[in-house]
Amino acid sequence: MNIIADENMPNAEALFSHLGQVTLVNGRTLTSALVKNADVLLVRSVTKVTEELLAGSAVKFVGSATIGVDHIDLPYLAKASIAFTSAPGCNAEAVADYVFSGLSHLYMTKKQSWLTKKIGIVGYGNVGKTVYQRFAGLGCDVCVYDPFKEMEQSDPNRNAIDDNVRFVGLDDVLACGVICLHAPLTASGDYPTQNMISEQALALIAPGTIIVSAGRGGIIDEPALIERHRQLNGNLHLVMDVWKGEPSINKDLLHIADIATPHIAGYSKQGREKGTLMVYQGLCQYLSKLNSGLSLDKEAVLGETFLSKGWLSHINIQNYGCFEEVLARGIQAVYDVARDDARLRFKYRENTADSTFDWLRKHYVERDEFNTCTVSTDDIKADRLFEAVSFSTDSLHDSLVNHKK
Ligand SMILES: NC(=O)C1=CN([C@@H]2O[C@H](COP(=O)(O)OP(=O)(O)OC[C@H]3O[C@@H](n4cnc5c(N)ncnc54)[C@H](O)[C@@H]3O)[C@@H](O)[C@H]2O)C=CC1
Ligand SMILES: O=C(O)C(=O)[C@H](O)COP(=O)(O)O
Repeated sequence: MNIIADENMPNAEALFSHLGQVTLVNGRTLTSALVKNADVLLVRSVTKVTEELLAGSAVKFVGSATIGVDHIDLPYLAKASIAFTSAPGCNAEAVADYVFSGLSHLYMTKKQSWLTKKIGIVGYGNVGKTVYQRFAGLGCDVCVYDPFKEMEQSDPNRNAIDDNVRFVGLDDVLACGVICLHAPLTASGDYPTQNMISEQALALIAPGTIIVSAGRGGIIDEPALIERHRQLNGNLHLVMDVWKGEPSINKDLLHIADIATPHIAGYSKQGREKGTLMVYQGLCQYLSKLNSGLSLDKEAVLGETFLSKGWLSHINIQNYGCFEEVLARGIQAVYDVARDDARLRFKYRENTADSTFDWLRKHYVERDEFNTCTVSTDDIKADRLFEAVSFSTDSLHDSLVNHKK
């Protein structure tokens, strides 16, 4: 079996090579000639998987080690009877970590307090829900705009998706002090997201608002965002991970963003590993259905061994400042988004070519998820805050041990 895999899929060779011959390629520049003789194609978000790429090839299975699938022509795959799997939720924790690192950065560098602001989330999928639960766990006032999930919730024939989540209209989210964007990029349907954060929408945003954009570039009208920033005399804080037209990025927007990163919100070490692993498990299931003699249990166990532990297993936090600062210091010890911002700005000073964006992603300095680390504080309330953003704590550990006794 010939397997073509994106070179940026961690562990691809180690996991897949017992199933066939693995060839690693640059996903951005993949051509139909390269995939012609492949049976399996494994991609990331930079490869447009279309009829043009696959027609006439031997490909029978496509796997994308990503949450988003806007780069995949799903109707074509169905029409061509090509099996498909993606990795829903693989990096939801990573994106949530990114959001809280961005907010911590704004608190520490600009004294932008967010803990007491109203929080609005667009999109209540795997990412939006994870982010929501963290804010709710911190005691924040959170609301959500997701018309599809809201419809599901009010459908009497389906189970309510969450008892406490508060769905509101987009305008209500836009009036919040912190706005987190976690919707997919869609161009059609009842609620397309392309340019959803339009000039009209941006007019509803109040001075001092923080926007975290970690869904897809293209959801925000970037020129309108720059104009709104100007109208508010710069009193609009932007944490920008995704950009319209990647790998090209809008240099004017880069200039005004508080944090600018090259689409790496999902790039925790564990999130990327889980992406490969989920695709691997999807391929094993597909092959086992074809009666290839694969034992699913054995393959699943093999896969689990590929998930890394974190580098920092334990940190002690002195309880000096206010809780927002204590939380920020713990978060920044594990992942300070400012390092990714600094790297991007430094590289763009050297070279503004589009290839810089992909270089930064390919050479990403790995980071661990908060959930790989235990925090010690001397305050039970501080412990609860760290637990809300997914750290383990000594008191959580003690209560688990006592529970088992
Ligand atoms: N920056 C990064 O590194 C990453 C970005 N992403 C992006 O984040 C998106 C969300 O991820 P998940 O939550 O895992 O996806 P998901 O598919 O689990 O959830 C997406 C949610 O968005 C909702 N939605 C769709 N159209 C909407 C609209 N017009 N307004 C409001 N909500 C709408 C859907 O109903 C769904 O609940 C992905 O599609 C992907 O594009 C995902 C992972 C990493
Ligand atoms: O999972 C998604 O969706 C993402 O946005 C990924 O983090 C994107 O990573 P690449 O596939 O572009 O490496």
